[in-house]
Amino acid sequence: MKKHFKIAVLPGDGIGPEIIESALKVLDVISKKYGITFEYKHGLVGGAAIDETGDPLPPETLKICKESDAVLFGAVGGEKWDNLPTDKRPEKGLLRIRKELELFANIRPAKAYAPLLSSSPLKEEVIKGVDLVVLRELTGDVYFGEPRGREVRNGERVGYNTMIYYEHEIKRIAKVAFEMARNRRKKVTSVDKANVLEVSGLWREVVNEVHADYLDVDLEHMYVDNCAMQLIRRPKDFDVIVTGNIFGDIISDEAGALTGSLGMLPSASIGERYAFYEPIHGSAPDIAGKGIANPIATILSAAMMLEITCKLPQAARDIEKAVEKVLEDDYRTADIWSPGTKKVNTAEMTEEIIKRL
Ligand SMILES: NC(=O)C1=CN([C@@H]2O[C@H](COP(=O)(O)OP(=O)(O)OC[C@H]3O[C@@H](n4cnc5c(N)ncnc54)[C@H](O)[C@@H]3O)[C@@H](O)[C@H]2O)C=CC1
Ligand SMILES: CC(C)CC(=O)C(=O)O
Ligand SMILES: [Mg+2]
Repeated sequence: MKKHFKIAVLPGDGIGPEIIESALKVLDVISKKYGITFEYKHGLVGGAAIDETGDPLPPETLKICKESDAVLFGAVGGEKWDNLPTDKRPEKGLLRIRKELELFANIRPAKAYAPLLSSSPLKEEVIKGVDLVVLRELTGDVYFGEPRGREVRNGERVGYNTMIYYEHEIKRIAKVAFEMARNRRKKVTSVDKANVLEVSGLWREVVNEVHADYLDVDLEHMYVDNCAMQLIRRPKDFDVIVTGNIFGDIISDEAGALTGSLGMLPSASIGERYAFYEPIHGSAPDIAGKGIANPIATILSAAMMLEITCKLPQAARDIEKAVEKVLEDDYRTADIWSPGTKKVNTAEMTEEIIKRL
């Protein structure tokens, strides 16, 4: 069994470096406990890379990623770079990595943690037991479609993007969804906007065709606007939600509300050759530099890395259990704090998790 792993570490901007530091501390403990070693190579990405090199994804960073067993990523973006054209912004660095590494399947699990139920703005009976996965297609859709641009037409400014999916892109993500559902509660909800979009019409057709090989799994189709509402109304009815890049981006942030905070949601992005692990949230400029960010999403992303890349499911379970225990013991970062619980900062939360590993 492989015992040594090369990990590309890309902290990025805002809270990125703070939460990545937490994940690395947790991985240190796991490495000793399970007798495995990690060789970290740090790379510049996003705004930090723009400031240093003028490019949000310098060739050296991409090289480090391609030579690694996995990539651990923080977040990118911030006000400082907000006025740059979209093609030169920090976020473009992330989109380019996803495309370059062909990370087409973005797995975003959302779970309601029992100790956070009573402080949720959502009703306890609605969210208790929520356990779903948003499976977001990550390398197609309107984020990448051509043509795209800004120009002047008939004397006024226009901006446009192209929402496009190829059949093979829909097929491969649909297969992942059905395979995943087979190991869960055997239900797939495919989310689209087939009542108005051509691209969604094709999406629905292809998902139905792939389903023919997975008739043991229930398939339902849902329009994205309805899904946004049902996700809050009856989230327990969802198991695997498969959808395109932009709908998945939005729906998965909404799923964050079910878990208590965006700071609780991890993700893994998988392709044929590479694997990439990142929290679903962004660089949180409003709290960056204060040391108060919730590190749990990134620590749980590292747990996904241990399970998927390092084939150490037990180590992943250890981390998940430590997180649950910390919450049971009432430790909370500011985003999930409620009266009567103990408010801790990023470093303290990390230490409390480590104590329980
Ligand atoms: N994967 C990435 O690198 C992503 C980058 N972005 C970028 O991040 C920047 C900020 O975007 P926003 O729309 O504000 O989204 P965001 O996800 O950074 O923040 C939204 C809200 O959630 C809070 N939050 C997020 N993560 C948290 C954590 N770990 N602990 C506690 N609170 C947390 C923030 O403080 C903020 O109030 C933008 O430049 C955006 O483009 C946004 C989403 C994903
Ligand atoms: C750069 C954005 C597409 C990042 C984002 O919002 C996400 O991946 O969830
Ligand atoms: Mg997003």
